[in-house]
Amino acid sequence: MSHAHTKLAGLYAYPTVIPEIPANKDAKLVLVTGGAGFVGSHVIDRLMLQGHRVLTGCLDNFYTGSKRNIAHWADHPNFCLLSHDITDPLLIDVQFDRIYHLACPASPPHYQSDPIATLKTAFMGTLHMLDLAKRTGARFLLSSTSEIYGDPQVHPQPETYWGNVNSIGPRACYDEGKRVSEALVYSYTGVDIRVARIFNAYGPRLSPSDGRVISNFLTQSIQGLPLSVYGDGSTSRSYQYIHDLVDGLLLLMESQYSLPINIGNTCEYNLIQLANLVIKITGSASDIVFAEAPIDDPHRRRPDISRAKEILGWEPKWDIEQGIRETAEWFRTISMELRPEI
Ligand SMILES: O=c1ccn([C@@H]2O[C@H](COP(=O)(O)OP(=O)(O)O[C@H]3OC[C@@H](O)[C@H](O)[C@H]3O)[C@@H](O)[C@H]2O)c(=O)[nH]1
Repeated sequence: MSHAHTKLAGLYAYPTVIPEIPANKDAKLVLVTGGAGFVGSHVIDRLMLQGHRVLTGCLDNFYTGSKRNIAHWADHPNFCLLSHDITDPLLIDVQFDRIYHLACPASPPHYQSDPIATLKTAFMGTLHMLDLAKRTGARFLLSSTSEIYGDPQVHPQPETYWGNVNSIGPRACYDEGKRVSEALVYSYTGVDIRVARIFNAYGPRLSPSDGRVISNFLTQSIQGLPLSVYGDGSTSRSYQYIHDLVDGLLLLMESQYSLPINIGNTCEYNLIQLANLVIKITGSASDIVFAEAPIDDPHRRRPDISRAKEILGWEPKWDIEQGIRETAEWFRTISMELRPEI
């Protein structure tokens, strides 16, 4: 599919007005944990637009998600929102076909702000959702992460790489947490499982206070503030647009493959390149300022996606300029809406 006709069209649209949803004779009953979050809300959009029935659980306080991310579905008969903390068992008598287990804070400042809550979500949350999958016979997809590779000594990272993680560092609650989630999934018996190792993702609905680099750079450049580059600017990541990620997650769920699969973009950018790209795309007059690098910040990261290509026939379709342009449009809209009345 070309970039031109995926651009904010059809299933890739960010729905503000809900279109007529065609009847789906293969409609599934799907639970999405973390549905108000950045990734979860986009997965819900896609499933709803395909005519599936979706139940999603979110915390009462929408810890790192936002009600507005799913508000457009609130009155739809195929949609149900449940207030639930997955660190408690979910005892409901519903026969789910699929469970997308996406609940977990994912931004380093967020997941480090309450490391015990992050670890509890990774361990107890995943265990409870596996229990639910077993009770209901649902297929279960775990959203794992590229962070399980730690500060990688193998580059790019294939799924067979075991990683280089500091088990006592400030990132451990998340990277070791997700490693435990994977261990749980592969130790558990009687559930049909899928595991996606998600590399850095961005797009509309990232919160301006998310703290991850694309959110920070866009917020700063739109406000004309200097872009905060941590370290000397040589640290690299490979950034995927949210619609590519959702494509990959849905294909993986419906595949017959149970080992982990990397879902990410292979175009790698260092922080200076990324900052300059954001400045160029937003037409900003912002400069760059350098700040200390976070402890244990992985120095580079790029997925080997041979497995996703071969097994799922998946590869990213969106280039970073197009993705950042659309994300910037969304950040501009948000910043206008949040602006106090003059
Ligand atoms: O304002 C900022 C924020 C971040 N950064 C740097 O940008 C790079 C990327 O940082 P991010 O916080 O966006 O994301 P990280 O790669 O560190 O972690 C992410 O990895 C993959 C996912 O599973 C998670 O979403 C998250 O843990 C890091 O080198 C970070 O130090 C900046 O230079 N400036």
